[in-house]
Amino acid sequence: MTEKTKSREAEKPVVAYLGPKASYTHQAALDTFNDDSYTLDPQITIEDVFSAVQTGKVYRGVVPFENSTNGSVVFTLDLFADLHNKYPGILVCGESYIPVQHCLLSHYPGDNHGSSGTPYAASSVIESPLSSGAVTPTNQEPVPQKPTARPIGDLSRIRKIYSHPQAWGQCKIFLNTYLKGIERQDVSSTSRAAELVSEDQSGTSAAISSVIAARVFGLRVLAKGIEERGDNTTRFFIIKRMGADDIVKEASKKGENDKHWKSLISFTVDHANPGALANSLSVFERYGLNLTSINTRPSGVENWNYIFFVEIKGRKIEDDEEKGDVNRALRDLDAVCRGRRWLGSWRNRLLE
Ligand SMILES: O=C(O)C(=O)C[C@]1(C(=O)O)C=C[C@@H](O)C=C1
Repeated sequence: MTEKTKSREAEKPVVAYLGPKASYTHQAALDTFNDDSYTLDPQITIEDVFSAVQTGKVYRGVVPFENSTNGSVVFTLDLFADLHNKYPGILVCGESYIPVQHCLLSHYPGDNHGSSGTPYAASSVIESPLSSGAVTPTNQEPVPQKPTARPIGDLSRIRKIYSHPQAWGQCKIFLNTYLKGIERQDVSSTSRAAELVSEDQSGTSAAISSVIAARVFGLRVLAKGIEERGDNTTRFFIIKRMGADDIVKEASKKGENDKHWKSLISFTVDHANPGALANSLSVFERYGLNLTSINTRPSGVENWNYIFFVEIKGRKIEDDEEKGDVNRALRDLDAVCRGRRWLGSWRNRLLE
């Protein structure tokens, strides 16, 4: 690398994401930040991404937020809940939707250097009692669902599967059909699962991860498309630290109105007051703000008390509480809830 290239590299804004490389979060980071103009910096956990953004070490962060099949990513919600006030300046400033097609990856015994992600040919399927695709009806499930994918490699030697907890729920039918009873190990991301499995040449461990991770970590693809829904998609948030370049000051694009934006708000209520939650939600209706999602997490204060997260269509425009519907709703919310936080406004990518 020449001195000039080195200094150009050093000047690039840094974007932290849940790594290692080849995670779905990496794909989401590349969807928004091309690596010619930004340096993408893998982190071990979602909390590491929050922390790098909060301390100003990086320009932006990318974290998973929810999956269309398996729901919210609770690790991320808990960081937004921020019960210990460690991340007071974090705001969402963008989103990215990535189609998620999971694969089962492993080494084949005798592989010394992997297979560059090449799947087995369908003709070489080795049937085993666990890979027949037959599903036994039970009282609880008289008509069991069939998996959409079949293994294209022998699964009989697999003793342990690694993945991110979100992935188990997206691949339930495949796992229950072909790998029932096999030990599962949670790890920090799907690509970390592939990285770990790549270190085991015995072929007894497998990872649920992407086909890109198979290539990067030199693993075989034993099954492809093992998620139960063909439209399986994960939504990622781009996060930033509250500061001078707040999007609240960003001008609208031509033909755009506040409904092209979304905002995330968290709040707590007095659980002893029967109308508290209803009163809090009614402020959004008052200003015609469509609620697109509601989530809860434990409040950390008392058992069975919650912090609520609502996502609405609309944007906070500036720090004048009389201006704009979101600002007015936040002002009214202050009067009926215990505490609340605006967690950012960003353009709705589903409308682009
Ligand atoms: O980015 C990754 O690879 C992750 O492991 C995270 C994550 C998630 O938390 O939702 C991302 C996409 C998939 O839904 C499964 C796991």
